[in-house]
Amino acid sequence: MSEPLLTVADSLKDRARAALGSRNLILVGLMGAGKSSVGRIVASQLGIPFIDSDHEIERVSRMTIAELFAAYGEDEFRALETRVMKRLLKSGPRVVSTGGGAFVNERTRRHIKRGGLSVWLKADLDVLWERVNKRDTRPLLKTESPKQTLENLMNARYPIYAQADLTVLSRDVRKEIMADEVLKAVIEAQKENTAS
Ligand SMILES: Nc1ncnc2c1ncn2[C@@H]1O[C@H](COP(=O)(O)OP(=O)(O)OP(=O)(O)O)[C@@H](O)[C@H]1O
Ligand SMILES: O=C(O)C1=C[C@@H](O)[C@@H](O)[C@H](O)C1
Ligand SMILES: [Mg+2]
Repeated sequence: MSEPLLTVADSLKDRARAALGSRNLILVGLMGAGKSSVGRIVASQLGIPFIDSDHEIERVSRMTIAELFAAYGEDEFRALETRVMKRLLKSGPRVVSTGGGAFVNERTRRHIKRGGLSVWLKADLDVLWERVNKRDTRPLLKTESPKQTLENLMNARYPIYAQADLTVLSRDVRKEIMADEVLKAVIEAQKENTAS
């Protein structure tokens, strides 16, 4: 009997899973880039656990991110984020979607760099703004001019996100397509690694 044919989608998942090995896949980028929603799909495609660091912080603190910022301020939030990320990245493979500021914090970035393969979901201002202006749950955007604040964050943070191992452009296409692009980037990175 002949072997069943692998579909293109199966081979993409399988090749990305093999390329990742026991490393974690960590999604970084600005608010609205799609880290949480795309990360969840990527994890399900790879058949490995998915964890969102913002959700994990809310779970352990039993507070929302907005409540944490209001009660303790951003510095305490960052300290908690560093501890949570360190713990989440201790073993793998997992897909870990980070909060928008995680990779910007030097200590957290060090844990991410040690903990696996980082992917920057890079989006332009209009794409991000369209997505984030629908909800007012993000404390850093509670300003007089949230779109300008978002642009300032882009200018400050993009050079830092650029230190991620891989970059995938986050566009207005279906989340499943974005997830496939992340899988392809993981495969490409492995090819380049073995070629060099
Ligand atoms: N490719 C996409 N196409 C359309 N909508 C998207 C896409 N990716 C994400 N979204 C939507 O944009 C919003 C923000 O996405 P998501 O929460 O995944 O971003 P995030 O990077 O995790 O942001 P944060 O840093 O605030 O957690 C959500 O409503 C999500 O459904
Ligand atoms: O960009 C940021 O600094 C943040 C993004 C969110 O995911 C949350 O982690 C929090 O609102 C801070
Ligand atoms: Mg998120």
